[in-house]
Amino acid sequence: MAAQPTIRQIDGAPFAATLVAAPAANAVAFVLNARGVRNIWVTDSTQPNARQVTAFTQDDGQDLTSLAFSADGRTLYFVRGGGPNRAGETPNPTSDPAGAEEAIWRVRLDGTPATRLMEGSSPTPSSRGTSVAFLRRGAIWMASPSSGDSVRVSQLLRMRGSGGSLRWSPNGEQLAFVSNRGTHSFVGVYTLSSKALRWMAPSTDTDNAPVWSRDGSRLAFLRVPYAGRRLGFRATRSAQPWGIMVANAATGEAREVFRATAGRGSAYWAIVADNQLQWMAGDRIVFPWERTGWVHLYSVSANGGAAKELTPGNGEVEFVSTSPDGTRVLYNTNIGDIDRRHVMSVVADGSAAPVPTASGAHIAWSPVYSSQGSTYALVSDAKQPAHAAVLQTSRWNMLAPESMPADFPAASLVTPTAVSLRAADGVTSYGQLFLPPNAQPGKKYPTVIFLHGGSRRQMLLGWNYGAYYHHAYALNQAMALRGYIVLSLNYRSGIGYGMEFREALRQGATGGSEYGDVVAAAKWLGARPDVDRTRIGLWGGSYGGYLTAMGLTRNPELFKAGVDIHGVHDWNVGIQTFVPDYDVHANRLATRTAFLASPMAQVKNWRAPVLLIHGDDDRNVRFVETLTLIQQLRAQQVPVEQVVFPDEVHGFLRHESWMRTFEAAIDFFGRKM
Ligand SMILES: CSCC[C@H](NC=O)C(=O)N[C@@H](C)C(=O)O
Repeated sequence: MAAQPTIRQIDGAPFAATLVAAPAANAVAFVLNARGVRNIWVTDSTQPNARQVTAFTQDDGQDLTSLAFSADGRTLYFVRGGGPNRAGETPNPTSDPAGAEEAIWRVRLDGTPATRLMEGSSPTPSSRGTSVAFLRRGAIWMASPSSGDSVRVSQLLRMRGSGGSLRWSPNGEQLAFVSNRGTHSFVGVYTLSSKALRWMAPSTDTDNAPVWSRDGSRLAFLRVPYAGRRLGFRATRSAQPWGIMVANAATGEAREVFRATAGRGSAYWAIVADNQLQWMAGDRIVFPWERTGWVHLYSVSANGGAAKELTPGNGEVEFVSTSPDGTRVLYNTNIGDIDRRHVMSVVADGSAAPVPTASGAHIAWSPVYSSQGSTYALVSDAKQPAHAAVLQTSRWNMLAPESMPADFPAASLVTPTAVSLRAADGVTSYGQLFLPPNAQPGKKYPTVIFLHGGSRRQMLLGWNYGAYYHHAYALNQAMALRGYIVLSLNYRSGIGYGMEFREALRQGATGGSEYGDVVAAAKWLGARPDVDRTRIGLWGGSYGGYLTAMGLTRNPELFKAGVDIHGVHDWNVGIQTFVPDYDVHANRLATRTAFLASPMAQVKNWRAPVLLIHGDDDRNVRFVETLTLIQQLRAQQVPVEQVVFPDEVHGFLRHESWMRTFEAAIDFFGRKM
């Protein structure tokens, strides 16, 4: 009998992310994270096969992000390292005594080594010439690289607020940006020659997502009406409708060319794209809108008028990019295949129906056109993790096949199937069921329910496009190969199934209604002949840790053990992490509702053994959430085990952190289930 694949083998394939196309030279770049060693790979017109262009060698937890090509496509800028936490500390999960930094690097595609340029983030190369605008602690700076390795940097302008969304005008003479003031934000335009700053029709609202017209004379941006402080982790089904403004860049005068209607879609829901708005050929603006209850793309004239729906159907549009000539939009969607993602394209004026790219049981995202019109994307399926691919004769062909480890056990992995189930309140939830290979008829299997985090996430019928859930899929595979039935539950408040599912009533801190789907899943599983209902466990991270803890406090009769990774245990603490001035006394009913929807409200019921795992530099769910829970469980003599990662953040940056987490979880379930 073949040796059972280890979790290190199953989770040992590189994870591809951050696919970007250059404005010239037919160049495309992406990041491969190979067991924590992150490097940039490139393909271009000089060498069509992908090649690694950086030479990092350690699982050091220093992420590579914000890839941006120079105008000529011959130089790539990127950020190495993460941003500061509220204490100003940058992620240093190896506890490197020398510390860590967030810095902008440069690599030329001529084979010379990558070099560190300066501290900063959001490198934004000019659309002309060699200047690079960037951010440093919220301020806007400019770098003027020389032909050598030196670079001259200077702060471009001094202004209040925190800068973001840097956008060069097509002629490279102006820089648009967003100035975030906390309760509102403005769109500004800085002219390099005159050193003049002009605000675009400033208002009390939140203006963001600026995009230049193709002739550089105007700017479009989103205007979201002020709606008071948003506490998060609750449903938002409608709002004061958002709109699209078009401003004259020279005068700053602007007018509204589109406004969402009241009700469905009046609250803005973002796509994943370099710009939320796409200024296309023919002076049309493409934008996302949830008018039908699904996130679809629409097109409107920059002069106003009726919006035209481009992507009809029951499903969401998620990743969006455009063709260099501005005539086509490239996007991915789950329309027609709700638990996967496929790449489509559509003409910006809506004069023709969307066109598919490749068919098959795959998951594709981050699609881009190269400057010469080839189509690239990141692709996975049930057995093959995220990899960069090029579209050739309607098939996705891997760009860096040599990066796959020889011991990756693709053939041994199981293929999950889609399931759905109904909660006591009638709400349908969804999931993927993993059955052990060669399951024996009549045998009852131990079972675990995986609960994703977010909660605006969706687990799919294959390796996930998010790094966190790429790892989670690996553990689900490992558990199935070890003889567990695994249900990966897409509970309400997640994405992919429409606005009302995502904005489920009484979710999170307003009632924890999504927990009803966890109970329904346990009962659905318990009714299966192949499930040992006395051996059902829970595991999940963050929001999934929250639901794991809810199960172990609310229904100790249903669940035998749990693995809770950096879970939320008191919503009032969880909210305060994101809203530092959240006042628990401001609305006592809301505070009490939030507490009653938290595991800590019924922690006295907790009996089952639990493994708690947390990094102490967690910026999303504070370490204290686990400290408080452990203190209480010890007082109740509940069997609690722990794994702590000094200086690790929320989404573990080190591969070794994931491996130690998963090895501990497999061992824990093996002993407790
Ligand atoms: C107070 S709940 C925070 C949960 C957290 N959301 C955002 O940070 C979370 O679930 N994080 C990861 C796992 C995610 O966003 O998927």
